[in-house]
Order: sequence, then C-alpha cells, then structure tokens
Amino acid sequence: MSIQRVMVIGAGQMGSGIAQVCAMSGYDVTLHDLKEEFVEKGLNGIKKQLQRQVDKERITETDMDRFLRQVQASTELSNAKDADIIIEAAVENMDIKKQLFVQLDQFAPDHAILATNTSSLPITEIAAVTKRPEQVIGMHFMNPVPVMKLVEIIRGLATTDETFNTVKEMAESLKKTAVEVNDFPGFVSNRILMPMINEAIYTVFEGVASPEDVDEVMKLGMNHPMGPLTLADFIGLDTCLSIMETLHEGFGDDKYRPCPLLRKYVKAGWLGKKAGRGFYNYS
Ligand SMILES: CC(=O)CC(=O)SCCNC(=O)CCNC(=O)[C@H](O)C(C)(C)COP(=O)(O)OP(=O)(O)OC[C@H]1O[C@@H](n2cnc3c(N)ncnc32)[C@H](O)[C@@H]1OP(=O)(O)O
Ligand SMILES: NC(=O)C1=CN([C@@H]2O[C@H](COP(=O)(O)OP(=O)(O)OC[C@H]3O[C@@H](n4cnc5c(N)ncnc54)[C@H](OP(=O)(O)O)[C@@H]3O)[C@@H](O)[C@H]2O)C=CC1
Repeated sequence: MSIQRVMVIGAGQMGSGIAQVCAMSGYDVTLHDLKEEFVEKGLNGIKKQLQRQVDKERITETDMDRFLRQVQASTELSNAKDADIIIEAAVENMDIKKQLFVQLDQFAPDHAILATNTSSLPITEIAAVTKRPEQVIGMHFMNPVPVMKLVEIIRGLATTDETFNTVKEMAESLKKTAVEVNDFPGFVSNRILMPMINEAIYTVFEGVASPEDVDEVMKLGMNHPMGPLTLADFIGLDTCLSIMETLHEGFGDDKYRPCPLLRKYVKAGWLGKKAGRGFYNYS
C-alpha cells in the first residue's frame, strides 16, 4: 500500500515532531488536537524548529514554507476520512486511546492503517476495540523526533505482514531506523530506560544525592547526553508515571513500583519541562 496522507492525533511534543518529519519527507499531514489553541501551539513548535534549520542554512525559506503548507490543522476527528495512515500521539492513557481508536475506526477509510505512538501500552488491547486489528500497529518514535533515529515497531496479535511492511517502509522514508519488538509492556526502550529513571528518582527520594548531582554522575560517569532527571523532565513526568504503572501492572513485579516522589510531583502538576517545573525549574 502506498501512503501519502498522514493524520497525527495529538499536537503535543511527540505529535508535532512526527508531523514535522512527515512533512519534511513529502507527506501531506493533518495535525489534530482537541482545541485549536493546542494545534496552534504544535504548529508554532514546528515553525520554530524549521526556522532553526533555515538559520543553520540546512534548508531554504522556500523549503520551510513548503513544509509548513503541507501541514493542515484539525480539531475534527472526521478528518480521518482522508488519511492513509493515522498516527495517534495523544496522552499515555489506555481509556483515551481506546476511545480514539473506536472513533478513528469509524471515520478512517477501509484501507487506512491505525498506528499508535504509545510508549508502553499493549497494542493488542488497543487493536481489539477496532474492526480492523490486522491494520493496527505500534509506531514508537523517540523524543525529540527530528533528532532521534529510532522507531520501535510493535505488532499486535493480529497485525498483518502487509501492515508491518508498509509502516517499516514509511519509517525508513522518514530517515529512521526501524526495530521490530514484541508486544510486551514498555516494549524494549521503556522497559530498560524507565526503571533507570525511576531508580534515579528513588536516589533523590532517599536523600542519596540532589537531582543535579544524580544527573552529573550519569552524564560524566556514563556519558549519557542528559542526566536521568533532566531526561524525565524532558519526557514529561506524567508520561514517566504512566509508563511505570504499565510496567508494574503488566509484569506484576514490585521492582517496577513507581517512586512516591514521582507520584507526588505529578499530583502537584509538576510535569517537567512542558509545565515549567519538574525536578528543575524552567520559568
Ligand atoms: C519516553 C519514550 O517513550 C521514549 C523516548 O523518547 S525516551 C527519550 C529519548 N531521548 C533521549 O534520550 C534524548 C537524550 N538527549 C539527547 O540526545 C540530547 O541531549 C539532545 C539531542 C536532546 C540535545 O542535544 P545537545 O547536544 O544537548 O543540544 P543541542 O546541541 O542544542 O542539540 C543537538 C541537536 O539536536 C537538535 N535539537 C535539540 N533539541 C531539539 C528538539 N527538542 N527538537 C528538535 N531538535 C532538537 C538541535 O537543533 C541540534 O541539531 P544540530 O546538531 O543538527 O544542529
Ligand atoms: N514524551 C516522550 O518523550 C514520548 C512520548 N511518547 C508517547 O507519545 C504520546 C504523546 O506524548 P507527548 O507528546 O509527550 O504528550 P503531550 O502531553 O506533550 O501531548 C499530548 C497531546 O495530546 C492531546 N490530547 C489529549 N487527549 C486527546 C484526545 N482525546 N484527542 C486528541 N488529542 C488529545 C493533549 O491535549 P491536552 O493538553 O488538552 O491534554 C496534548 O496536546 C504518549 O502516548 C506518550 O507516551 C512516545 C515517545 C516519547
């Protein structure tokens, strides 16, 4: 199947990044969110990123204008009727994703693939609410999408080879490397990354070291580009907590219990960089 028209659901940090790389690779993109102001915010983020590329003389003003013209705004899910693939990147919440997939299944044309950028939730369970589980798949981009090379691709129980191959080819057309992994909680990336971040939060919670010192140890001692607490703020503490809860519930193993300090920060609305406050202050 050939893909030309992409709809991205959720204009947050991941959705806007996915829309940007799709537009830059020549796809027609519809960027959807609940309210116009959220879509505007996403579009402004894309504009800012592209302007940086122009400033660095990597693309021309004309390229930038062309890429921006390729992204249409949407607040109506019925716009899915024009899509060849829908990539869902709304919040990491199973109920919200299931509601979205029920509606997308109704609006999208029969041939369309329904992909989710979920970080950890079972693809098979999301697919089961649709009448086309063979065309449902996990397409897990990494943050920041324009920079990171990896896309984890996850088949649900019923996903066909045709759906898998189409999505793999699309990921490669975005100049990403696709790695197939099985449908287990957190897949590979977050099964390994998130317990490290959770342990870093425990290290602060238990008074072993400050967030700055934990990050310094991991940056200078392990050559990580960002310390784990900076990275947690960058990902979003709400997303980190949801992933830990999925791992904890999915494996039934206490080694994945979310740190109480992580819960407290999320309850306080300290969601990290996007909220202006997390382990660090961004205002
Ligand atoms: C939670 C999940 O489900 C899965 C995940 O995504 S987990 C998160 C995975 N991501 C990571 O682990 C990121 C770790 N951090 C990094 O790799 C780096 O710190 C970083 C790439 C984000 C920034 O790199 P840096 O060297 O510290 O900063 P900087 O020099 O400003 O940026 C490097 C490049 O990235 C670009 N960049 C930085 N932030 C960006 C952003 N938010 N969006 C787009 N581009 C960005 C810069 O423009 C720059 O590009 P060029 O080299 O082409 O000029
Ligand atoms: N952050 C990360 O590093 C990564 C995240 N992911 C996954 O990507 C997804 C999105 O994460 P991220 O972009 O960080 O989150 P953000 O919070 O930045 O963005 C989520 C966006 O989705 C919107 N939204 C919420 N509910 C709906 C809905 N029913 N319909 C349409 N839009 C909706 C939100 O609107 P509102 O503000 O009103 O809630 C918000 O604009 C999650 O599943 C996450 O796990 C995957 C890889 C990395």
